[in-house]
Amino acid sequence: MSISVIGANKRYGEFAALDDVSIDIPEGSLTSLLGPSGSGKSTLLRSIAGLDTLDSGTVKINGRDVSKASPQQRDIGFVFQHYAAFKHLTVRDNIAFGMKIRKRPKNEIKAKVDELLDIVGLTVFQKRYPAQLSGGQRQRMALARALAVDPQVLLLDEPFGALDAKVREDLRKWLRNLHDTVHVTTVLVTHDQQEALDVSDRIAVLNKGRIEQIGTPDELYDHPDNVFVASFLGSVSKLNGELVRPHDIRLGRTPEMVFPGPDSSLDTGVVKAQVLRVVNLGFEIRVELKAAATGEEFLAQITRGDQNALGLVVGESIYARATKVPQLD
Ligand SMILES: Nc1ncnc2c1ncn2[C@@H]1O[C@H](COP(=O)(O)OP(=O)(O)OP(=O)(O)O)[C@@H](O)[C@H]1O
Repeated sequence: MSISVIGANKRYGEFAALDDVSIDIPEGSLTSLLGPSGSGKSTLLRSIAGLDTLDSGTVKINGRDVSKASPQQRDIGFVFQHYAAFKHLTVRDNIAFGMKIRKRPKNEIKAKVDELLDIVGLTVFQKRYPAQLSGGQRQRMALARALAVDPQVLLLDEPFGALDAKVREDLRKWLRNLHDTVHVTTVLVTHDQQEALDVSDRIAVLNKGRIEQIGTPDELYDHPDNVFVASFLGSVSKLNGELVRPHDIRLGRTPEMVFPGPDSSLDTGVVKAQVLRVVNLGFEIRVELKAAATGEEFLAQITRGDQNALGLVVGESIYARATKVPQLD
C-alpha cells in the first residue's frame, strides 16, 4: 500500500513540529525518515499511524483519506524503540496475540506464527519469555508480532535505537532481508545515517519540521540539495572552498599528486596542510588536518595501507587533494 502525506502541519504552541510536510511513500518500499533529534521524524510517523492528529493536512493510505481514521482503522503495524512485550506470555504467544484477539482460526494462527518464528529466526526460542531474550531478539519478536496481523503498512520508530552498534548492524541487514521477503510498505525513523543508507530504498531528510530532500541513498549522497543534507549523510569539510568527504581526499608527500579524476572540474587542487591528529579507526585511519593558507581544518580518511606507505606524524606538513566533491544541485 502506498502512503501519501500532503501539506502536514503540527504545532506545539508556537513550535512547528511539522511545517507543511508532503511525502509520497511508494507501495512496497522501505523509506527512512532521517534527521537530527527534534526534527519531526516521530511526529510524522505517528501522524501516519493516527497516534498524533495533524492540525492540517491529509494522510492517505492507498489513495484513501485516513486523516480522521483511528489507528485501528488504518491497519498498521508499529514497532517502537522500547517495545512493550507481554512479560507473562511466551515468545510464541506474544506473536500470536493480535491474531487471537481478532479470533482467527487456530490452525491459521499456528501456521502463521510458525512461519514468522522462522522468518525472524526465533523458532528455537518460542517457549521463552521476553525477559529471557537479548535486546535484539526482543526487537525481532516485536517485528514478528507487528507482522502477524498482515498490516498494510509497517512503521518502525528507532526499532534498534537501544541496542549496541554490532547488534544494530546485524539487525539492519536482517531487516533489509525481511523486507525483501515480505514487501510490506515500511517507514523507518532513524537518526543514524549509516542505518538509513544501508537499508532504505528511499530516504527523506528532515530538519526543523521540514523535508530537506527525498531520494535514493545514492541521489542524496552524490547530489545533496544543500549543505545540511550533505553533512547529515556523512562528515564533510571545506577544502579550497569545496565541500569534500573524508574518503575523497588523497594525501601525499609532494605537491605533484596526479589523480586522473573522471572530471577535472571536480578537483579541489592541491592544498598544503599540517597534520593535527592521526586516529586509528581499525580498518581505516582518520587524519585531522589544517590548511596552511587558510587555517581551515578538515578531515581525511585513508586506508591502513596508505598510512603504512606515508607514515604520517603529527605536526608535519603534507599535501591534500580531493578529486570528487558532493555536487550541490
Ligand atoms: N507532546 C508534545 N508537546 C510539546 N512538544 C512536542 C510534543 N511532541 C513532540 N514535541 C516537539 O516536537 C519536535 C519534534 O519531535 P519529534 O519527536 O517528532 O522529533 P524526532 O525527530 O522524532 O526526534 P528524536 O529523534 O529526538 O525522537 C520536538 O522539538 C519535540 O520537543
